Amino acid sequence: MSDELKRGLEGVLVAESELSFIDGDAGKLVYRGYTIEDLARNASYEEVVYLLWHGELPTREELESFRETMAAERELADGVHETVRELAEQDEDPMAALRTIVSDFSAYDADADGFENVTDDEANIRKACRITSKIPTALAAFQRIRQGDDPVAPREDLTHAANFLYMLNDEEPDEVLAETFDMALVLHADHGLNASTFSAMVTASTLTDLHSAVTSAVGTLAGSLHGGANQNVMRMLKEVDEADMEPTEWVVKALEEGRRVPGFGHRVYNVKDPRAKILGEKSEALGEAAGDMKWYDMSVAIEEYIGEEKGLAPNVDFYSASTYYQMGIPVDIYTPIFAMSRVSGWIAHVFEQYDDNRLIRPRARYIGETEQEFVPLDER
Ligand SMILES: CC(=O)SCCNC(=O)CCNC(=O)[C@H](O)C(C)(C)COP(=O)(O)OP(=O)(O)OC[C@H]1O[C@@H](n2cnc3c(N)ncnc32)[C@H](O)[C@@H]1OP(=O)(O)O
Ligand SMILES: O=C([O-])CC(=O)C(=O)O
Repeated sequence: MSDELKRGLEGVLVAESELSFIDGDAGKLVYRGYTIEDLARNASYEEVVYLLWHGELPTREELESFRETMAAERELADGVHETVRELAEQDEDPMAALRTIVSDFSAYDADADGFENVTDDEANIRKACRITSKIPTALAAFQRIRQGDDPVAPREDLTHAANFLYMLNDEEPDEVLAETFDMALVLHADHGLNASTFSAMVTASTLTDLHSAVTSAVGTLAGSLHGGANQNVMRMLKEVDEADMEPTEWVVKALEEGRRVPGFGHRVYNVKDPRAKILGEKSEALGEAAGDMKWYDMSVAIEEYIGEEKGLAPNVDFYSASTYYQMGIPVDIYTPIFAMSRVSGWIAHVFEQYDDNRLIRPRARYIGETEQEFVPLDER
């Protein structure tokens, strides 16, 4: 047994996976052998979900049937609607709300069987379709209720991406918005053993159910060092704008105070994240279309400064922020939108875990007291 301590498990190999490959020095990301650039430009989110769960890209017929199955699962049970309404009326944080909502899905899932038969492949695919299809409906309803509007029922004729924007805004998105959002979902779908995926795997490794694994993952994604960074990026950009300061001023101050700059740095990439490149192009294109380059220009200035001063490059969260903002999406649902996409990757890794399971249980080096004499309560 090795006694070498690996803080944060950096570089530790704990599993074999066929899902995504990352070359952190070359800035390369691949899902099942396909580059992220090819998938982002040519495949829909539904195609990518199929690829992750079934191992290969679907044929046209397979995709059509998968889309129909997914779309048919968009409606929420009345009980889930009630939970969503209650959380929205309590003004719960959207990620905290999503954590509760995903857990609540299991109460109305015909295949949820307590903690029995958790590795039944066919039941798990049905649960996976339901969880993935219902998250956008619940999130859009949550957003609309808390802003004082009625929820909008899902439509089966729209894509996963377009249907979410339709339910959020009560208006069908134009082609540019639907395609941009679909591409953002593709880019966020999987990323090796990131913290939330690992958390889903640890949970699944006890042979508990898929709802528990996804609920763990939602809670893990919410933190500011992980998925929570995308909303913090936008808060930083807005603060810079409102205070009418130079974008670098905010960063200089943050670094002087020893704070992290959201959207920069990554455990695996030593160069610019390939997804940040694609999202940066989207942010720029949206700025050009609106005739307002403010958010993109501010982001580029920050990227250049941190690159020169700290040698840090943007991660996926940096340019998704200004992209979503220019699409009119409320800032505090950026992280739930990340979850809406990453759920496909979480589930794919849980399937791999179930297929070759061993309980995940590392250990800590004990550095506490060893020879204490017990003192009865009354004598302490
Ligand atoms: C989808 C995702 O989860 S992508 C990541 C999203 N998170 C963020 O954007 C939050 C900001 N980034 C960070 O905090 C980090 O880069 C992480 C958490 C992503 C990666 O952390 P780790 O791999 O553990 O790197 P670690 O924390 O050891 O940082 C290494 C060095 O870079 C510095 N550093 C890393 N990221 C940043 C940052 N964003 N701002 C300022 N300094 C940073 C650290 O201070 C540290 O410097 P030091 O060695 O002088 O102390
Ligand atoms: O991989 C990671 O550590 C963080 C993550 O989820 C991503 O970059 O998409």
